[in-house]
Amino acid sequence: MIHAWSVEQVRAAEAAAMEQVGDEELMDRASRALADVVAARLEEERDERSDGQPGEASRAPRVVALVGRGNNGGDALWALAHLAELWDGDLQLTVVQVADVAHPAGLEAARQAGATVLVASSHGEEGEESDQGGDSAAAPAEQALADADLVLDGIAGLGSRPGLDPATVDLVDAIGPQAYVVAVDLPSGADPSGETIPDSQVYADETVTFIAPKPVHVLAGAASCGLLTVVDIGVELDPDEQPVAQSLEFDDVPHLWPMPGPEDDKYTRGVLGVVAGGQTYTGAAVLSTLSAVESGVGMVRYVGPDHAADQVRGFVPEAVYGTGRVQAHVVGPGLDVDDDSEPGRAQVQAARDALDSAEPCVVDAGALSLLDGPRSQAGARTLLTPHAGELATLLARLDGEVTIEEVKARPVQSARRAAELLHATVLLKGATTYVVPPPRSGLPVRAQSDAPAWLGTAGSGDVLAGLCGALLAAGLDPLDAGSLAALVHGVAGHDANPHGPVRATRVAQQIPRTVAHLLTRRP
Ligand SMILES: NC(=O)C1=CN([C@@H]2O[C@H](COP(=O)(O)OP(=O)(O)OC[C@H]3O[C@@H](n4cnc5c(N)ncnc54)[C@H](OP(=O)(O)O)[C@@H]3O)[C@@H](O)[C@H]2O)[C@@H](O)CC1
Ligand SMILES: Nc1ncnc2c1ncn2[C@@H]1O[C@H](COP(=O)(O)OP(=O)(O)O)[C@@H](O)[C@H]1O
Ligand SMILES: [K+]
Repeated sequence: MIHAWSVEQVRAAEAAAMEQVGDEELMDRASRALADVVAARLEEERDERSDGQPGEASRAPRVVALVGRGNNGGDALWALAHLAELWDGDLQLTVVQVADVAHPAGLEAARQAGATVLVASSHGEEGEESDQGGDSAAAPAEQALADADLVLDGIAGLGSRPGLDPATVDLVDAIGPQAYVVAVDLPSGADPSGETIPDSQVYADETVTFIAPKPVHVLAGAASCGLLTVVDIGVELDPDEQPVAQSLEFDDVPHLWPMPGPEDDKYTRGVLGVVAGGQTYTGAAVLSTLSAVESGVGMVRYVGPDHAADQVRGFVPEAVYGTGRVQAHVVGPGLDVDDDSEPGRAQVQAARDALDSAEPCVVDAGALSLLDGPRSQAGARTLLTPHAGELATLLARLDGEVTIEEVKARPVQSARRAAELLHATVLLKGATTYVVPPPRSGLPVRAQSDAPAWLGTAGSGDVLAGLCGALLAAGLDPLDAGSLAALVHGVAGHDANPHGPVRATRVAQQIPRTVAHLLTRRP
């Protein structure tokens, strides 16, 4: 499990360490660790080039550091100086200063190491020399970025405001497609708290962070970090503090996935009620039921009108038909709450009955509109599974005007607000899927970014709902069930057809093999 600590927790740990060893020592450790990573990546790149084109390997690698005014820029500057010591050959080093000033000692060290310093600050007039003696030139800076083999992003770190100014966006856009972008601590312009998604920011191939992951690395921002490398700089976090965000890793699956034992039978393993589909949407009924069965639930009791039940019978013969004793429900995939026909009204009533029960519920799609407040049985475990549009509609109804754009820009806050209003865990679907428990639980937010974009296909959410339901029926709490389901769903989406399109049915059918692989793989 990746545990992420808040900016405040990390700053407090840093402050305590600084009192003991001083800030220069901490920056020295951070920048040396960063230089080690950069050297390793350049070496890998050199080996690849020498395989491809003879003679190319000897060309001096071009490394450009984008440097802001704070300590993040200081790390990048010192890393260039250390890199020059480490590297056994020629290097072409360039500093592109995006602010009018940069960490003075770091700038001097980079210069001593042979770096060319270009000032592309919007504060200075073009053609002017900076106070610190660099050449002011946007065009040479953009050229250096276009030609770079590796770019170090040291514009801003923990002190980053979400978003980049237009002049900085132009520089970031100038980075050539061949460049390997290493973000120092976090991609600049990302929100360190992981709460919001800004209009503009750096997208990195790798992020080298210090001490511990921060929320940006697992929440809104995870998709911009690339490979996450955490380096130890000898700063300890307060052992009494708890992480504020988490992300499951493959190694967590064997600890969380419900394993049947010799004493188990279909009832003890968990029976899931599925209230899904109607006259209009029968596919959602089939997919959510299929997915629950493929996920290894003890049994599924499907509830729906005859037409949908016939489809379920045809495609998923393992399911039984009608209400009965269950350990959890999936309510809502393909549910049409406006269907005024007799079977339609009966289906909505079945959904309301499940929501009024004390059993854990996955509340998906159509059933989200049946919730006006917390479920009537206090404490009943509830996992809502909206996508951004559904969450916007839900919040607009319960809490005043909210748009889908606002939900997409502030995913964690939006999910947290719904979790608070409905006393439920909210799983917000997307490229990063957030699982946000009710604030009063004190539990951390989880987020999973395991899914390929190919998974954004009709019916994929119905498969996720069935998977969540199977895990709730087996006794997992909504936070574990939602995050584990999101991980397995994403990996199954990849495994079903690596690097290519997938249909939802194949994702569901892939679940057993993906789970077996995750349960037996060596770390
Ligand atoms: N403390 C320690 O012991 C250690 C700290 N370490 C390192 O220090 C980093 C934190 O450094 P920090 O506190 O100086 O803040 P930092 O992130 O450099 O930004 C500050 C300035 O940037 C600017 N700025 C902000 N947002 C911006 C944006 N979107 N786009 C452009 N500019 C933006 C803003 O200036 P403004 O524009 O507001 O004048 C602000 O003043 C941390 O991430 C780690 O790398 C390591 O060495 C380990 C030891
Ligand atoms: N760009 C993306 N990258 C990865 N996963 C995605 C992306 N877009 C959507 N998904 C996933 O696909 C599923 C879509 O669910 P949903 O929108 O409810 O579809 P449907 O209602 O058709 O079943 C969710 O699990 C979501 O996380
Ligand atoms: K950065």
